[in-house]
Amino acid sequence: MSDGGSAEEDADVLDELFATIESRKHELPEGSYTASLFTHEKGENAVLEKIGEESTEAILAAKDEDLEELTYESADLVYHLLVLLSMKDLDLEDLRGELRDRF
Ligand SMILES: N=c1c2ncn([C@@H]3O[C@H](COP(=O)(O)OP(=O)(O)OP(=O)(O)O)[C@@H](O)[C@H]3O)c2ncn1[C@@H]1O[C@H](COP(=O)(O)O)[C@@H](O)[C@H]1O
Repeated sequence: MSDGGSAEEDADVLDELFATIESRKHELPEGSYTASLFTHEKGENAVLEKIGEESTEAILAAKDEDLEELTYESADLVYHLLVLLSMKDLDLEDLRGELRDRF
């Protein structure tokens, strides 16, 4: 179904996204949605609420067999989950390590 980049580019996109999130966390640029999550501009628990919302939206898309919507909501979910990891000073290596340990 994927019509994206190469497998190598797809692996890198998570690293690139996480590096962007970390940079927003440290630099807090004006107009950045990511920065607004770190400054709690949208409320103390905004990122947690978003994870809940996006999970529900992904579930509904799956129930409707709407694969395009499922992919879109999953991307929203992964992005917000990575923001949460960064907020808690965890990173992709922690996530990869946990997944690797399960093999
Ligand atoms: N991947 C994402 C990403 N996925 C989702 N979102 C934002 O998450 C929000 C999703 O919320 P909703 O779907 O409920 O949409 P909404 O109603 O507009 O949201 P609210 O304004 O109500 O919070 C939207 O504002 C999206 O723009 C993201 N915002 C940023 N990124 C990545 O982060 C990078 C940096 O973004 P900035 O921090 O905005 O510069 C971008 O280049 C992207 O790569």
